[in-house]
Amino acid sequence: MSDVETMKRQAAALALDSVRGGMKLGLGTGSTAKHFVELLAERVAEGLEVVGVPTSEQTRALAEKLGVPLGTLDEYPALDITVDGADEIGPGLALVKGGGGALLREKIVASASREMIVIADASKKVETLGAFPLPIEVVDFGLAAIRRGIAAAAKAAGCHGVLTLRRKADGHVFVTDQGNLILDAAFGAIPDPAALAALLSNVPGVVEHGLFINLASRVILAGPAGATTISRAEA
Ligand SMILES: O=C(CO)[C@H](O)[C@H](O)COP(=O)(O)O
Repeated sequence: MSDVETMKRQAAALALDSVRGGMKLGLGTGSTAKHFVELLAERVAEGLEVVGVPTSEQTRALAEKLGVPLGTLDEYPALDITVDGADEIGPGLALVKGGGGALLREKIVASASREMIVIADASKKVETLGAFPLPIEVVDFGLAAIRRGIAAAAKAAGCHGVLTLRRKADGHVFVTDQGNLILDAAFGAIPDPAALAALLSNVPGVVEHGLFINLASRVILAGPAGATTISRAEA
């Protein structure tokens, strides 16, 4: 395993320490969340009783394969903990998420959870959000008008940048688990993430965006010297 994968697994292992029998867990998406699902599955095999609610079809398939009992948010609308990765972690534990295209379900599941624990390698911690292009999930109608709406909202929040329609490696347009499209917004820097989040949410055609404000309660960051936990109160 590479150094960075070892760090991600270490963060995932620490998050597992917060899991207790009987909990209902949101299961995140991405390479770091995958480590958590794998470690959780080991504990389930040893007798830990939990129910997981996956944030993507990809995570559902992994958890099913590994024998983690699954449920839906309709069955369990109030979850104990969601454990998920992030693309960037900024001041106040504001996040950019959606690099894996699962931001909509990830935000719904995190919002339904008493606690969201973010697990990441230390490279994800930044002073200012925005170097990672912000994923914005949009409907498949009126894309040119939606782009204009996003650009106007971004400008009002002091952000400028190219919006790129996400495509898969084979060139086909990327379609989310909810059947929507993703525009990746290369803003470079987001001076006021909360303001941008509010403005983007008001653009007709925007289903969701990857700014997670006041959702993460703790971040477990693993670096070469070990892992540290940062709570929102101290971030
Ligand atoms: O938001 C996400 C998926 O939509 C992921 O959590 C994010 O992209 C981080 O992924 P990784 O752990 O592979 O770096």
